[in-house]
Parts: sequence; structure tokens; C-alpha cells
Amino acid sequence: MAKLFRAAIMGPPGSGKGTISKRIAQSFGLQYLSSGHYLRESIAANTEAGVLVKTYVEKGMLVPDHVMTRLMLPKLEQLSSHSWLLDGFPRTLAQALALNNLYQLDLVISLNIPYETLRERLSNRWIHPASGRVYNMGFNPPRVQGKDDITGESLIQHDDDKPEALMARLRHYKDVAKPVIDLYKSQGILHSFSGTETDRIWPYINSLLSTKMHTQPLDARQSQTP
Ligand SMILES: Nc1nc2c(ncn2[C@@H]2O[C@H](COP(=O)(O)OP(=O)(O)O)[C@@H](O)[C@H]2O)c(=O)[nH]1
Ligand SMILES: Nc1ncnc2c1ncn2[C@@H]1O[C@H](COP(=O)(O)OP(=O)(O)O)[C@@H](O)[C@H]1O
Repeated sequence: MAKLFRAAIMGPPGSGKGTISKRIAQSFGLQYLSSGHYLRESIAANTEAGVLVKTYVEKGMLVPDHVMTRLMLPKLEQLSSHSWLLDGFPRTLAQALALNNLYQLDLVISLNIPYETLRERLSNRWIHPASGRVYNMGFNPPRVQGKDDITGESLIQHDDDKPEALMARLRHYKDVAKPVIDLYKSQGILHSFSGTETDRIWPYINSLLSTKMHTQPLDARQSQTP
């Protein structure tokens, strides 16, 4: 039976969740599911769920828990034979408890990045809306300024990445994330990383995952399959 591994990554906006998740997915073959990306995709496709969540996402408000779990849990069910990594979900305690009823996570990564670093990064973050590809004018610039590397389409900036909105988002993130972080700490699966550079944090995460993914006892692996 294939070894299944379930992980989540948490951290404030701009902390590098997407950047690190991409590296994890590439290095360890986990399926990557980003709630923000999934929501934006649903909005763009004008699905029933997309219409429902649009008003919240546009205002930078959290989508209600029951809507979020109704969207994400079936998506995870489709991936039930895969190892996966969640980014942006669970975001609240209610979401974490709903997830916990179905899956026991093996590992949660929490990123602690100083405010000034977040501000700097987000003011330089540019996005290709259709694919969710993320660029940074200093760290990983596109080959042609303002254009997506693959499609050549124009890049945009999220309104809520602008400095005025950032402080409020960060404060809100901390209030909502604290009980989730406490829950995972109490389960002994939380691993926190602090720093200002993704490239310096990455080797620690890489080595943690190498260890954890190869030392899971078989019984534990089987009990995670719903
Ligand atoms: N300068 C710099 N930018 C980074 C670093 N790591 C990530 N970024 C950029 O910072 C922005 C936020 O990263 P992202 O992965 O989107 O963060 P998320 O909001 O937590 O998913 C993006 O534009 C990244 O390209 C880093 O170590 N240094
Ligand atoms: N787990 C979640 N619960 C509620 N709303 C969510 C969740 N994940 C994403 N969203 C919504 O999608 C938007 C974009 O999410 P995301 O891409 O993770 O950006 P950020 O980390 O910058 O908030 C959020 O502002 C929120 O409206």
C-alpha cells in the first residue's frame, strides 16, 4: 500500500507558503492544494461556489467556515489515494476541527516572518491570475517585465497586497491562526520556522520532510486512510 502523507503549511500573507509549497511538491511529490488559488479558480470559472465566495474574497474577508469546508473536504476526498499538502486551509479553528474529523495530519509547518519582510515582499509580488503563478520583482522576477513566463499574459498585483491593507490582514491572521496553531502544537505535529529568507529556511524544511516521510510507522500510515 502506498505511503500517504498529509501536511499543511501556515503563515501570514507573504510568508512564503506558496513558494515553499511549490518546492515541497516538486521534491516530495505531494499534491498541492491552495485554498486561495482554488477559490480564485472557482470565481474565474463562475461556478456556483465561485459566485458565492466572490463577494468575500473581493473584500479580503474570510469565506465562512461552512462554505470553506463544503468546498475543500470533497476536494480532499478526490485526493484520498494521494499524499497532499494544504496551503491556506485550515485557516480557522472550526476548519481545523472539521478537517481533523476526517484526516489526521502528519505535519504542520508554521512560518514566522518579520512584518517588515512581509511588507517588502508583498509590495513586490506580481501574479498571473489565470494560473496563480507568483513572481517577485527582486526574488524571482519574470523573464519579461510584467509578463507571465509561460503564457506571456500580463501580471497583476492584488489590491490587498498594498501596504495600507497589510497591517489589518496580518493582525487578523494572528488572531484567527492562534487557536489553530495551539491545536497542532497540542497534537505534537507543529514545526515552526523563523527567518527573513526562504532559501535559508528551505533546507531545514527539506530535511524535516525527508526524515518524517521516511520514518512513519506503517500502522500510522494505514490509520490515516479514510
Ligand atoms: N525577497 C524575497 N522574496 C521572497 C522570498 N520568498 C518568497 N518571496 C516572494 O514573496 C512573495 C510572497 O511569497 P508567497 O510564496 O506568495 O507567500 P504566501 O502569501 O505565504 O503564499 C512572492 O512574491 C515571492 O516570490 C525571499 O526569501 N526573499
Ligand atoms: N481557509 C480559508 N477560509 C476562509 N477564506 C479563505 C480561506 N482561504 C482563502 N480564503 C479567501 O481567499 C482569499 C485569498 O486567500 P490566499 O490566496 O490564501 O491569500 P492571503 O494568504 O493573501 O489571504 C482570502 O483573502 C480569503 O477571502
